[in-house]
Amino acid sequence: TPPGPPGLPLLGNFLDLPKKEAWKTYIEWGKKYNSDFLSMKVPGQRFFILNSSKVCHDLLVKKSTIYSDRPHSTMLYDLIGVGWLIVFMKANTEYWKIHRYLFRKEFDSGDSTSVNKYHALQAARRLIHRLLTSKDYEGELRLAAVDLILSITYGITPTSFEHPFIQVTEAINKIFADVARGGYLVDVFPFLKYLPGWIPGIQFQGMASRARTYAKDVLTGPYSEIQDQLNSGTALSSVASRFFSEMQEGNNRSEMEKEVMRNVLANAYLAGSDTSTCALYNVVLALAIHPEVQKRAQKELDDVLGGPSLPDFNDYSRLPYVTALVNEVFRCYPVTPFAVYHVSTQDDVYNGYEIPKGSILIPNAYALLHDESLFGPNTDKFNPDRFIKPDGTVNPDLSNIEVAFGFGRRACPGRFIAKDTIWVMAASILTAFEITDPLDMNGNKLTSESTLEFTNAMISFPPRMKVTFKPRIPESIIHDAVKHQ
Ligand code: HEM
Repeated sequence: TPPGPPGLPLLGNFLDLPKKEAWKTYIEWGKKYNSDFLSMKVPGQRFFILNSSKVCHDLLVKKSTIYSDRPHSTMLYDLIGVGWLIVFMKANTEYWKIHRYLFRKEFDSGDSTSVNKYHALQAARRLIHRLLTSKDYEGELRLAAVDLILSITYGITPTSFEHPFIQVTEAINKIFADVARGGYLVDVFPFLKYLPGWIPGIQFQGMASRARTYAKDVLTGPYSEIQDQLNSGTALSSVASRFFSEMQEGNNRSEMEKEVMRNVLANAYLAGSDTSTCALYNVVLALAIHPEVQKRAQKELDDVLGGPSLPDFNDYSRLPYVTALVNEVFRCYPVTPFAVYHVSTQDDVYNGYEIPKGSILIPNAYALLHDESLFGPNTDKFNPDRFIKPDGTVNPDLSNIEVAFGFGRRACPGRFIAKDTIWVMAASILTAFEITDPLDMNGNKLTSESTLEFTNAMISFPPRMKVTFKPRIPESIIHDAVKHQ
């Protein structure tokens, strides 16, 4: 086996599992054991840590036929019954492939790309409009992420979290988070089931049955709303409305296609809302603690827009610094520092080391995104210039940034939507506001030198903070932009 911390006879490395920003500890282990490929063991399960671009590429990309599965969760599959969650589907099955295929086809090809961009732009404008008066910028960013996904998928543009579809999806999201914190660990570490005091089964059963009801509502709820809208001619163009109107025009779809479509729509919310929210928090954090970066992006926007107006996708190619800034947010503060764990489906040998079938592979995306051989010096510093070539354009050679969205066959199918959305939201916020006076929750000033601790979770959130959004263009421009929607 490859090197790694020695661990204890019975518990293995269970006590070595880092409690804070685990990706940083794994980088330290890599240095200590002088290897980019490490192993850990807890009873019943072997883990491999992949600390470099080479080892991630060799296994997750080149050998993706055998390294694309997920940890099987009895909790999620058998008790909650959410076999329709793409992110946890068994790899290489027809069912998984057809979901990914339909996702790409409906969300990310032909007309859908321009419709998605239209919705992203409108959601960005609704966001800056709310930020003019709101006291809760975090709530507004979260609503913007949800607004974006619901408008793209169903043409629903919620004005608050009270929308019934949001309520039920947030409820299910919370249960998934609880499962991830507690119950899900039981699946990953089966021996925990035998430790006394572990999550009481009764509580879990109740949670599972609630989750099953919510899951059904999430899948079927918006359907009737869309049908009504189509019948009354009020439906906005969306993935769902296009699918249904084609059916109404006589383009029959099989029951299977309908089921997959329903699943894909619900998956977009569940996979896209927390991730996009987190990325938006990171944008605001980066701008707040790097005022010089903020000023430079604003100057670029002011020069390109040539007067008080709002940016849109037509300005994209003339705003390389804004693009570099968004790339740098994805690099410096990765939303998913470990992507999502992959699992192997066959015994394999790598560099002489045996990797048994069923091993969990932890791709340390954070380590790759902070690797100086890939991104230049001082990767712990936030510096959009690393993405800018001497001629001022965006450097396409730093394509490793894609690992912020995962690896191989499992790579995030929503990444194009995510990148467009975060870009247009960042550009809109920068144009409309100066973000100032960042304070931590104890009221201490935050600067680029402050130590920031991100949450130790699959989706790693930045520390909470307070900031001020000061309008920098006439408010009437923002009012007009949403009035004409
Ligand atoms: C900042 C935003 C986002 C980030 C950082 C992100 C990141 C990721 C990562 C790391 C994975 C796992 C890749 C792997 O296993 O190697 C993933 C999977 C997935 N993402 Fe995203 N994502 C984002 C936004 C979205 C959005 C907006 C959608 C939908 C519209 C989406 C849909 C999905 C789905 C369905 C999967 C499961 C794919 C599979 O397991 O086959 N994501 N994402």
